[in-house]
Amino acid sequence: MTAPTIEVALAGRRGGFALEASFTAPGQGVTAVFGPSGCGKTTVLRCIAGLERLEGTCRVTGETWQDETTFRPPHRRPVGYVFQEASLFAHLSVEGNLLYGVRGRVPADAAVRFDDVVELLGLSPLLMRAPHNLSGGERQRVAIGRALLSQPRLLLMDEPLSALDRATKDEILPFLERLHLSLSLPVLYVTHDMREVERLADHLVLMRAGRVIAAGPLAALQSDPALPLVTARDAAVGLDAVVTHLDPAYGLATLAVDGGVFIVPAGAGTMVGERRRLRIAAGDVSLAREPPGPSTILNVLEARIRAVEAGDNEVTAVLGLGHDGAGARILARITRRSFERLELSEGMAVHAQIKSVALAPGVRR
Ligand SMILES: Nc1ncnc2c1ncn2[C@@H]1O[C@H](COP(=O)(O)OP(=O)(O)OP(=O)(O)O)[C@@H](O)[C@H]1O
Repeated sequence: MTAPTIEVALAGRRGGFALEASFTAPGQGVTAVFGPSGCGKTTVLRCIAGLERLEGTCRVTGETWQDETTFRPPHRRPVGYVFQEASLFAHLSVEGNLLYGVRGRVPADAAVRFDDVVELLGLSPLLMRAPHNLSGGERQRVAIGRALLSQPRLLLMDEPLSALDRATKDEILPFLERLHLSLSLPVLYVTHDMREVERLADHLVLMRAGRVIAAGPLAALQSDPALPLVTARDAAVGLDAVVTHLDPAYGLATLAVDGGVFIVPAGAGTMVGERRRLRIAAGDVSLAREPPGPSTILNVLEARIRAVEAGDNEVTAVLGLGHDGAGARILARITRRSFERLELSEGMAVHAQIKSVALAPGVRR
């Protein structure tokens, strides 16, 4: 049996705007729909929810919601929808809002249980409060809880953090990470903030001007030289890694990825065997042709240059880790002057020196 997936293929016009969006996403985990303002992300989500209609197909984990002969109305599509701004019912308490979608009572055999949602989103101190007594972040947590308790097969989140300030975003991100770990529910998460993508998503749908230009695992798209992410100013790759060793005397952890190991500051509570995400920014990676001598840089990995994207004064090299370059891909952003002076070229074996590797806070499945 093939794994359940989300299959979307939509085409049509909205005024002067032409949309042609086709992609497949896994039937579990978080898939980010990422692209600049106005590229059609919200329209895609609204079509999946049945709130708008364009020609095409929409299949969600084995159910056909739309094809040539079918168009399920919105109330027959089991989606939870979280918008930019939480619109809670002012006359209901937080508890009343949470239970609104299930008419006051979660069925006993429901997949998503009330107590679990309250625990997951830290809502128990808020249950009796009225919405006007909540902060923006708390309101959004209630909106997410309400969407989950409607027992959806798919959670649609349309820029759920974009109306919040930076500190509130940082307060909510850990809840979203936990949600991802605790529930097997697939999530389509619209954002134009790459930081959120890197924290939350496993899979990416990349949109530009009404079209899906790529869809696939996050790290693969971040390191694909044919895509604009590679040359973006804040280009980075998120690698899923396993903690293999801890050195409490120095507060360091060793993490293995395909083709290499990284040593990073461990942070409290890190455990051997955990899966964690590493973020490696292109600007933090420099290249040497010979093994460098003693240095304060902890991470020097063997790699091969797999592709080169040259800008005016900078070059971004896509590296494959390992002596043969067959391992995980990372990016190195170096000056064109250094690139030419070192006579670097595609296929060449190099030593990648990584000045800083960030360990993302959440444990991954
Ligand atoms: N009903 C409509 N009539 C005309 N144009 C529309 C209609 N709905 C959407 N559009 C246009 O379609 C384009 C895509 O809009 P959409 O809201 O899907 O983009 P988005 O990627 O979600 O943008 P943002 O990140 O700013 O929310 C925009 O140019 C918008 O103006």
